[in-house]
Amino acid sequence: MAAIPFQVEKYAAISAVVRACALTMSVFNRLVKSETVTKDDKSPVTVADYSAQAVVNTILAHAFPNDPIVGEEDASDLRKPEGALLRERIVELANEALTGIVADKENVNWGLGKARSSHELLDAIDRGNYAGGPVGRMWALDPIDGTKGFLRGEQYAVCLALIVDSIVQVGVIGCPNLHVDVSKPDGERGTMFVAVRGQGAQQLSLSSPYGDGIPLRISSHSPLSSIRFLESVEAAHSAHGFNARVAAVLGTSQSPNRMDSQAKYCVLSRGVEGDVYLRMPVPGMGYQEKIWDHASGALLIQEAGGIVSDSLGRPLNFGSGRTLGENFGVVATSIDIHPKIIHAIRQVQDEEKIGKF
Ligand SMILES: Nc1ncnc2c1ncn2[C@@H]1O[C@H](COP(=O)(O)O)[C@@H](O)[C@H]1OP(=O)(O)O
Ligand SMILES: [Mg+2]
Ligand SMILES: [Mg+2]
Ligand SMILES: [Mg+2]
Repeated sequence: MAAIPFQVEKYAAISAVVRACALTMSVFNRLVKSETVTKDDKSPVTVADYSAQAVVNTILAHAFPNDPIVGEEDASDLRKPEGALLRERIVELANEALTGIVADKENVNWGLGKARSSHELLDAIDRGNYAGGPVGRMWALDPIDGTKGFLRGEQYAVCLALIVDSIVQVGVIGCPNLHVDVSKPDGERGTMFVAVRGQGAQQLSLSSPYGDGIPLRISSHSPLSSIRFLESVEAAHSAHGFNARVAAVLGTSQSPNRMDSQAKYCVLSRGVEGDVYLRMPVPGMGYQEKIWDHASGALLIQEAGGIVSDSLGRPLNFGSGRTLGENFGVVATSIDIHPKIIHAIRQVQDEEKIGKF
């Protein structure tokens, strides 16, 4: 019998994401102020981001020693003398996650069960330094996507994707604070989203992350007057005003559903909590989107029957380095709504040019 493509990669990614999610949840309840620092770009990073990256990269290095990793964090601040306290805490947390008992898929060995030295774990974090590029295999990792949401106790996600020759082949997203049942927003939390190119997309729970799961299908048709936008909570991350103008052009009366992180792609893929994820650059910020913020989510949407492009309708290029430097904005939605969104974006841009806003 022919092997199922990317099955080992899928199980390794699930195992890594489940452990990283458990780690972040346990840190949240115990996090103290000194365990959060501000990076040069003014964004926060916590002991949970660093230790989750150490755990995922340790598992990937064992399972696929030749695969490079594009990960968000790096250990340079932790190697400085003033990083000693943070470093000790990260080593402790990462080892708890690597040696703790979590149900894995049978008959696999991800090199778990033994504690690593501080040196090994900092090196594991720095395995994420790969520059990316168009050719070959690489993993893209965001150990905590939506760190601000994590700190607020709201949505965040652990996101891992395998990219081969610029194409995302496997995408796994764990959302510890996302409700499992769309009809019960206050019910059980802890969801897992898994997509493999050509094999569909499923939702599972963090407590039972293997098996068939629930097949995901993006909402296929909503009248334009009732479509609901998904957008960032943080106004500095995506242009809320622009989205509102696109919504006005389309004539929708729904208020946007705001949440942090790639949880937006996840809820979009379940087809009920939103119809379009629109992320336009905030003018003047000069920010370039990172591949680890979109790789898993983009595959999830495609495998759930939707489409992901930039605001000009071009495919996202995951092979141009650590950023989506060739793209402008992100639009994820169903195939039937997509052209209408791209058209409305152009209309708002044209109106901006002639000074209507
Ligand atoms: N100025 C910025 N513009 C757009 N995205 C940003 C900016 N600064 C950080 N991000 C990243 O945007 C993503 C969050 O988007 P959202 O607000 O939609 O949840 C995160 O990956 C966040 O990084 P991080 O992974 O550190 O949280
Ligand atoms: Mg960050
Ligand atoms: Mg992050
Ligand atoms: Mg992120």
